[in-house]
Amino acid sequence: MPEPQIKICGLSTPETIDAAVAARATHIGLVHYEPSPRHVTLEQAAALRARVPVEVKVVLLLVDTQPQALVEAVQAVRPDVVQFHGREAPEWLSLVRQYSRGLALWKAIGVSDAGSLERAQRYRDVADMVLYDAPAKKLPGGQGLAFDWSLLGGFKHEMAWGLAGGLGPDNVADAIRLTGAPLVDASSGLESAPGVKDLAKIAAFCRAAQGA
Ligand SMILES: O=C(O)c1ccccc1NCC(=O)[C@H](O)[C@H](O)COP(=O)(O)O
Repeated sequence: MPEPQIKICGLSTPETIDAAVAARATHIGLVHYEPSPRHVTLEQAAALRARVPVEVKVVLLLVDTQPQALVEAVQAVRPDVVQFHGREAPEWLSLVRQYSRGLALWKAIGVSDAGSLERAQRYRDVADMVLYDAPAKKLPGGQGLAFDWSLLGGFKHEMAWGLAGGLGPDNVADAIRLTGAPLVDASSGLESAPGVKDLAKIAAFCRAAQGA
């Protein structure tokens, strides 16, 4: 199996960006969502984005953003990918797609049962990837909660997908072996306190995923 892609999400300092790049993460996530402890302003996101080498992709996380705010965010940060992490409908992504050539679009899906995976396929023609995550509770993402990975067993994916939710250095290798995930994503499992990433945990997570 090829090495999985690795997204380290919710980075907010130059040091943590550098640690993720040094550990060979393939994607870096910047959360622009005020209620999150990982929220970065557009100004901060643009400065962090400028630090990321071209071979590492920058993913900007947005939640149920209005059209004008979306345009402003994309113009300010110039991400490679926008990850929609709210209740955005396929029709909304389809509209965004028409006006955003060259920008990849991901949709996060909260998985509560097998039906969640079936419903996710509605994004097949409008998103470049779906990211399966635990269902939203207090926050839409970054909750440190895993869903039942066995739901992915034998599922016929019609589109590119990734696995998120409660992953960390100690369980990511098992998660990859059990689900065959081509991309793994972690945030709160790599923190010493909410919103404070731990450099050693970033490195350990990447090593464990690369060795799975
Ligand atoms: O990380 C956040 O605070 C966040 C807030 C609002 C929407 C999305 C958010 N994160 C999205 C991610 O892609 C996380 O990496 C993903 O939900 C997994 O988080 P975790 O379970 O903490 O590893």
